[in-house]
Amino acid sequence: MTVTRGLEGVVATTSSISSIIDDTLAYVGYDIDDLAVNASFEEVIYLLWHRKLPSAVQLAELKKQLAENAALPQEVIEHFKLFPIQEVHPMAALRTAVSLLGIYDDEADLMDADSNYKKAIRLQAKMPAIVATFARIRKGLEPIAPKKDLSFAANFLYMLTGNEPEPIAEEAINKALVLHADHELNASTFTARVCVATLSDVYSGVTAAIGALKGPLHGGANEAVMKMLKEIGTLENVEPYVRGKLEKKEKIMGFGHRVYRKGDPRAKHLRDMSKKLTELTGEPHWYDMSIKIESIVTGEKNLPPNVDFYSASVYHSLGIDHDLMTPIFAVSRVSGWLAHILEQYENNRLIRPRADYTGPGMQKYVAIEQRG
Ligand SMILES: CC(=O)SCCNC(=O)CCNC(=O)[C@H](O)C(C)(C)COP(=O)(O)OP(=O)(O)OC[C@H]1O[C@@H](n2cnc3c(N)ncnc32)[C@H](O)[C@@H]1OP(=O)(O)O
Ligand SMILES: O=C([O-])CC(=O)C(=O)O
Repeated sequence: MTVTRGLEGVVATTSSISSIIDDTLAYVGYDIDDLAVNASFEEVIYLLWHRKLPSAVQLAELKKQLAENAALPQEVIEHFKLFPIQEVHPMAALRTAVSLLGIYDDEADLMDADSNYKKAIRLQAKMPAIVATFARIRKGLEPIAPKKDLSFAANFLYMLTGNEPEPIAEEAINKALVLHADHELNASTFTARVCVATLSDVYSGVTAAIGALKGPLHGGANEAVMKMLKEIGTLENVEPYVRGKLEKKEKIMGFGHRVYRKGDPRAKHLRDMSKKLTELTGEPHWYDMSIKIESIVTGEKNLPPNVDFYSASVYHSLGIDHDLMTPIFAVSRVSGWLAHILEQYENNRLIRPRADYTGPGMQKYVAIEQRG
């Protein structure tokens, strides 16, 4: 048996959702650079789920369905009040809340395509409310119901803060959601597909995916980047901090990627946004420090920044709590998870690879009183 550690380079499925070819990312053939500048997140959801951009009527219908399904069931809100809310990480709360939504959805186990699509709408629609409601309850604030006339991005910020966002904040969140929506067979998407390939339900697939995204080698890296920026503290500290870490062979969060070699095409959009927003908030040092970190890590290790690196200073500049950064990633990536889950159901086969056994050879059972 040949083992490929971490399944690097292994092609495990066909998919018509997103592609990474020669360091170019495309959703259904649309270059991410094009979508980042022009598309709304709602259009991207439609694109990933239907493999085509929506007409005006189709987009209006999707927005209506998302708006109608955006509020959380009261039962889920009540559960938040039972959590040890000051200690729990929002990713753990999100994972649990999605699982709870499955419990309160009496169609959770219906497996026909129409029911699964409707569940995808319900789940996508509710993700911002989960994150915002959790964030408010832990601050002792009342949850805010979504508004039907706001965009997906604006509604999220509205439910989080209680204020309709400035256009620049809405634009930044929309762009971040577009950039994070899908990424071929990344770890969390693969997890979702493995889960539902047993013909388990949509909620189980997304719950499993959230668990995979939470780790710092994957979606958890954006929060870890902000922690590092705070630890470094000043521009002068960047050089000794980063070189010290590299000498000790420690990883610099937000750098490197399993697939991209020359660079992550999403990073430049987030870099530009970071520059703009940190200047606006009067905290340009976060951007300046990030640029300096990038120049050292790229120079020393030839490792370019990934999507998580500049998203940290972008979200910080929008006043978002640092531990909500990975949940925002999930609010976006759930669109990709759901697209892959629906695609998996369409042409399903159980995903079950093999392991090359490295333990002891065959042994005889020894009664407990005779064991050394
Ligand atoms: C949305 C996303 O999931 S994007 C990724 C987010 N994760 C991070 O930013 C965490 C930091 N980055 C990493 O840990 C890695 O680059 C990963 C997990 C993203 C990709 O990992 P892999 O393809 O498995 O590469 P692997 O971890 O084996 O690293 C290969 C080599 O590059 C080095 N390397 C990789 N990433 C980094 C990094 N961020 N900082 C320093 N060195 C690094 C490793 O130490 C290793 O060096 P070695 O060959 O001398 O031992
Ligand atoms: O694809 C990966 O390995 C990680 C990921 O999700 C991304 O970069 O968006």
